[in-house]
Amino acid sequence: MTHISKRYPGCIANDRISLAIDDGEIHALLGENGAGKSTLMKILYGVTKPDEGALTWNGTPTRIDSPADARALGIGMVFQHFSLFETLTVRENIELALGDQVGDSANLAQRIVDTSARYGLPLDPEQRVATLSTGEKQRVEIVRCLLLDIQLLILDEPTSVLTPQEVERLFETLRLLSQEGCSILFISHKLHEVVSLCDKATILRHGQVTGQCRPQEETAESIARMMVGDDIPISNDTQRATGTGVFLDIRRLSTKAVSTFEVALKNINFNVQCGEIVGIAGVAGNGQEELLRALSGEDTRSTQQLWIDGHCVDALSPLQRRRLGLAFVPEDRLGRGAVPEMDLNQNTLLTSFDSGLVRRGFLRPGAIRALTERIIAKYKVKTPSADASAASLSGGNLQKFIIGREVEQQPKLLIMAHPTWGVDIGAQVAIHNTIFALRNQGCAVLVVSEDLDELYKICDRLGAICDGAVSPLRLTDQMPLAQLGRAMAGDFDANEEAA
Ligand SMILES: Nc1ncnc2c1ncn2[C@@H]1O[C@H](COP(=O)(O)OP(=O)(O)OP(=O)(O)O)[C@@H](O)[C@H]1O
Repeated sequence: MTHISKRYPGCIANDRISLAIDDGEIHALLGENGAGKSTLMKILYGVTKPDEGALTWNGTPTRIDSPADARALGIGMVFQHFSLFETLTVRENIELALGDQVGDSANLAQRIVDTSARYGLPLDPEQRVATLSTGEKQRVEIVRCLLLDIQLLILDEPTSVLTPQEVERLFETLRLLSQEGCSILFISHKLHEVVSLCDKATILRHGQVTGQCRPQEETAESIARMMVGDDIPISNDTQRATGTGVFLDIRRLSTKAVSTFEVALKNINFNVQCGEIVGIAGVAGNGQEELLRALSGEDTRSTQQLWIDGHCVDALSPLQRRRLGLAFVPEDRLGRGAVPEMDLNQNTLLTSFDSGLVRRGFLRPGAIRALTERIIAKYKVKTPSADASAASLSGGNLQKFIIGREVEQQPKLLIMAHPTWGVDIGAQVAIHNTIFALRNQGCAVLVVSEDLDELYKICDRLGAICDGAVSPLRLTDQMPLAQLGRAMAGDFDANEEAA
């Protein structure tokens, strides 16, 4: 890629970027949120058209006008958010996505079995996607690329949805692919993974290339410095605290699964106290979504099981729960955390209208804008203005905006799913410090996440969710990683002894 530029209203996402990848090279693309990584990858995969610049593929000047063009050349991409139909089987999904490019469809099932076995990504072609774990869904996306005699595989933050074991398995596959001559372009915010996997790294900042390095000759810290400069602290201290009284009390919470895609919650009992951070670990799809919906008030089927500040809230709507001091950062930032086509002012209003933004039934545009601009400045959300649509923000910047909007309401109970998912290292520290500050003011914080590093760093007590049941919680410093791992697999016995 030579001198690639892409402008959006109010920003230059890619500013004369040049990037070369050799055969079989595992190349990391690094940079803070909004640096332009996804835009560059979308240009390479034919999703977005560049304003300027040239592309050379195997020595020949090339144009890529669509993902089908990219696939025909041998470029595959695994996006952060999977594009699979849950009700279809693995084979049907692959057939649908590849269209004419699928080749001989009569023996597709056998080719899926062969390819997945060869790369250590076992899959049953006739299994319905809805019954797969997140790691297995990712396998479908990768195998779909590998069926097409791929020469370059692009992965956008592939490990944020995987367990540590799945990450290791994915890396083995990627190393094997690289030995066979397939190049890999890897976007990640997890620098220790980059150090362990990648041959080369290119660092972007404000849409430009600001450096290149060989990660194996660097440390996670030195790469972080290249990304964020010297002005931002890149490590923060872990500060543990003890709660001062129960604020959220979950008593024997059980729900029935209404569809085969849901997990029933099974007799969940734990509390979150004022002035502490409780973490719930777990592999995606073990009831996290169902638990979060029951807590937020989107699902009000339970009875006499949820108590906030001494009030039974089972019958209360999300708004009524918010009025008791709840703030909520959901898992899905585009759709539930924010409305993509609304601008940031409107998205602020969605959950903050009780913060003086409405008077006698009339909106106060000046107050709404002032609060939105305060969130943008304080949480360093990179956007041209408060009038930008939520959809135009990069993933990490939208996450910062949503967290800022919720935290600025000064909640008494903050429930967050994956607080720093896709957030760059500088912003991670800022978000963690914000959570610590809220906790130190007495807020009860519940974090549901798959990121174990993060949970160990910020939580005062920890437990795990498996198949709709939550293990007894333990003080973080008394919960060895192996034990948390066992609890994530449903073995709660060791935790029980201590509880
Ligand atoms: N469709 C769009 N319309 C307007 N602006 C956009 C659009 N897509 C991206 N941008 C802007 O381009 C810049 C680069 O965004 P991009 O998504 O490439 O960043 P990124 O490095 O991938 O960030 P992250 O790590 O948060 O995913 C951001 O400022 C973003 O707001």
